[in-house]
Amino acid sequence: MINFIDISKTFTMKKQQTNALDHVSLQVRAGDIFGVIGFSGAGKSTLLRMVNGLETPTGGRIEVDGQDINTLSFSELRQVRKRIGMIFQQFNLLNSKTVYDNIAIPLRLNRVGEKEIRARVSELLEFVGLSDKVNAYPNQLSGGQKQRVGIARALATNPSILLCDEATSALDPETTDSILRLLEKINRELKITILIVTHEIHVIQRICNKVAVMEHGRVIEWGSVLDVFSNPQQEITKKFVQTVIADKIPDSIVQKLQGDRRNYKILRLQFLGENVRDNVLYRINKDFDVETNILFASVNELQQTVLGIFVIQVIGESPEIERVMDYIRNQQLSWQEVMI
Ligand SMILES: Nc1ncnc2c1ncn2[C@@H]1O[C@H](COP(=O)(O)OP(=O)(O)OP(=O)(O)O)[C@@H](O)[C@H]1O
Repeated sequence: MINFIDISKTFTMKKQQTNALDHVSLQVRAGDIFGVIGFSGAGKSTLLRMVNGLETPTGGRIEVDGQDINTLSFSELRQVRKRIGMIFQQFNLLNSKTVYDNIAIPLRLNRVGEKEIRARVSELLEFVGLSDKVNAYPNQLSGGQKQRVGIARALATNPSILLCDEATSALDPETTDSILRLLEKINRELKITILIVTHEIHVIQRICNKVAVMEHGRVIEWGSVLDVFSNPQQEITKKFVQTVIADKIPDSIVQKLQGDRRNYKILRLQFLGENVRDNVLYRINKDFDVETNILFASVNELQQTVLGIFVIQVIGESPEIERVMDYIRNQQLSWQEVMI
């Protein structure tokens, strides 16, 4: 649906060049809620703005539904933009216009008749849960309500793609959650593909099915949220993921272990969904002559799949611990020995 093919973008300001994007290739499929995460300056907004032609690449090309965005005439680009809505961190509403007029803007630009506009605005306000605010002005609304107006305006022309540029970064956690639920509803009920850029990993964890991690203008890792979160490869991805999926042994326990003179190994076991049929921890205790001690455990839900992480201390004679490790190797789970 959206195909970024080897995209580069260099900005030149006062003879100084910034490589905002460096050979980025990504595919967003119809139905995805695709999240792009990275620190400030990674190039996320520049990438997003390529989709509706607000930025043009200095190298590579971008296709939306098979059409190369940068070869379109002005009127063709206008047609494509009708199919792409966009929402922003600072909402970008016109403060001198009412909620009704803000939502009507794209419809008026497309010369829709006033009667049809009235029906469409009322339908959109009902969808975003703001029917009672039709005559309010933006400065009479909370941040979450302003973003709902921004969303209604973005949906006015019945787009098939919604671009979200840090859409929840200015909101408190509870309001963020309600906006994320609304975005999920938009994806599910209106079948709209969503591309989100954010620096907040919980936004990705909460609603995305795909994720790309950006650093210094490059995509350093991308794939399904389940794959990337359960097995992050790059250091920066690990850092992001660790903030929502804790897997570190607490310091106080590490200190205690350092004083433990018994023979032991520490193993990190990761269970994903229904993959593991054996009750592994039970079997280790029952079938082997070792003692186990759970040092740390966390259970997280990702994409309706459960990801469980257990860090265990296995205490016993070395050959018996080796037998435990052989047993674990034969299970469908990812594991590793942890050194402290
Ligand atoms: N119009 C512009 N002119 C010059 N440099 C720009 C322009 N837009 C972006 N940049 C530079 O390109 C780089 C990437 O910026 P971009 O806004 O895409 O990053 P980002 O990951 O979205 O960060 P943030 O979350 O802070 O917006 C930055 O170094 C930025 O200063």
